[in-house]
Amino acid sequence: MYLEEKNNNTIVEIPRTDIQNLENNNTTVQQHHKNTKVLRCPPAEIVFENLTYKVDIKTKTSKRKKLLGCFKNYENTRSKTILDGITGSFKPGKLTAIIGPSGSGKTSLLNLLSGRIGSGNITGNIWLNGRNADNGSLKLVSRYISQEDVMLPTMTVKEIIEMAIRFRIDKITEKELEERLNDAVETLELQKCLNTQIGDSISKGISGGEKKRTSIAMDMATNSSILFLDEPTSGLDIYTSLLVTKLLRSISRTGQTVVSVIHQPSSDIFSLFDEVMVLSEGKIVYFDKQKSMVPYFNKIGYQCPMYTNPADFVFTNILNPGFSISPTNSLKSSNNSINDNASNFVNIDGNDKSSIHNRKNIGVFGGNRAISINKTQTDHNIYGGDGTRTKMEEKERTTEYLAECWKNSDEFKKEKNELFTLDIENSALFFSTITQFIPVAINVLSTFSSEKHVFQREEQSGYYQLTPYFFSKIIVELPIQILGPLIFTSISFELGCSFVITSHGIDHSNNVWRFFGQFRIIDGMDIMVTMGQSSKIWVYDVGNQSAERSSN
Ligand SMILES: Nc1ncnc2c1ncn2[C@@H]1O[C@H](COP(=O)(O)OP(=O)(O)OP(=O)(O)O)[C@@H](O)[C@H]1O
Repeated sequence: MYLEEKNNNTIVEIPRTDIQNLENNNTTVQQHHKNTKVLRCPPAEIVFENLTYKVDIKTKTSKRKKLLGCFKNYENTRSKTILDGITGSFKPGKLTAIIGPSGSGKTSLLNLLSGRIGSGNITGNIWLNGRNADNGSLKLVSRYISQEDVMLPTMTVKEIIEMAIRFRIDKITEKELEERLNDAVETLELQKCLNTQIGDSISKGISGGEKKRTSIAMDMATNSSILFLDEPTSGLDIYTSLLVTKLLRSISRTGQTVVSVIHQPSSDIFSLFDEVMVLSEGKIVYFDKQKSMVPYFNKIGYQCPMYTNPADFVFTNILNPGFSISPTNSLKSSNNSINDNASNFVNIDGNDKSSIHNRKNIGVFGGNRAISINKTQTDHNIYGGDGTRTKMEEKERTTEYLAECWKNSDEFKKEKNELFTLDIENSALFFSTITQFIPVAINVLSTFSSEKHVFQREEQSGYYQLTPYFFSKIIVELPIQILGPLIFTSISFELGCSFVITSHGIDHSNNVWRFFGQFRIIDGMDIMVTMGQSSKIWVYDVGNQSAERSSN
């Protein structure tokens, strides 16, 4: 039997067979990596020196001044230091943990090192294998797995991994695609759920652990030199957390640099890390081998009791609210000094020193790719992919249109004696325009906002850029937004007219065509206005963030 500590400090037993399985899995993973035909990325060491990150924060003062009868609050701007002159390096083949209290700057450090921060005041140096790195090159060599698993819920595990490969690797052959897919799926043990949908809160799909592993597989399948993960075990049970960490360890053994922010690791999980960085208030408290952490803290006066989880000890006994970084307890990072590592730098691409900037330009991941993602999403959301996935949404849309058709034709019937007099025609137009405008507007607006997070993740991962995504989105959405109202107006008008013609024998053909033409023009304008408005909101919101990031 094996004793394991849970987050709530109760001790639970994990059967020995499970641990054995994990250990066997780990061996299989490493063996699998040795046998794999998929090309691995060259190793990359990332070094940062005196890295400081500050942001301006607006604060409202309590002072209020009466201006023209109204009180006005004054805003002050103050600078907040998030990372305070930190120095260190992450090495290939090593699994490093970043731990620290909430707000200590862990996520900000990962964001900076993966090229995702373009705003704020950043000073210091970042090197990749000895060469100065900008945001573009950092994005190019690294993958970032965020805390939230943001994926399209209607896609299956297989589809989403395939999509990640196609988006990130140019001109990939079907054979290589299959090899990469199989490699990632076998390594992360996703065979059982390969054809299961990701799912969301409404339609249940794969489990939380499988979601996390799929997220890792998406990035693993495309190979990177550096893998950053933000709390990959949060929300997972102890068994799956251990499995995920073991997988990360074995990925690092293939030569990748793996850095993970980790929250309340159990002692077993903690022992899997090679190195540990302890952050507090944006400063490094400790950065060295995991095994040397307890002896180091013992030496400076913090005795870790036997049988206590070292990570818990650091949190509860050292990084408590009374802790402040003084010269005696600050920074243990001897093995990470820049000079020690300078001689070990390897060029990331083997020989071509400029290639880090000349390799595939993330900025020109083209429109076709963006179209294909929208097409995939549209296929799944509108047509239901295999015809069964989004039944609820399809039913809801169809019912909505049919109900409106019935409502409209009913209005015509009520006014049958005066139909096509100017007033009735205008009110029918007004009524139909409103009933059309609202569903189209809600539909378009909700499509953009629901996809925002998926877009942000994929754009940041370098799948594509805002402009091609946006235009392809419009191209894909437009026919659907036109087709629905077209069917609606045709049915409702036909029902209303044929009723009047058959009951009164009046030929209104001229009016019918005029009315129909006006109807279509107004519908078209509705769609354009709605698309225009929603795109303005979307581009303003998302575009600003992405422009900020890329401006650096
Ligand atoms: N752009 C920003 N503007 C203002 N404050 C920011 C910004 N980015 C980060 N911060 C602040 O900097 C601090 C560090 O944030 P960060 O997300 O890096 O912490 P963390 O250690 O990852 O925390 P947690 O463990 O809770 O995720 C926090 O106090 C946060 O509010």
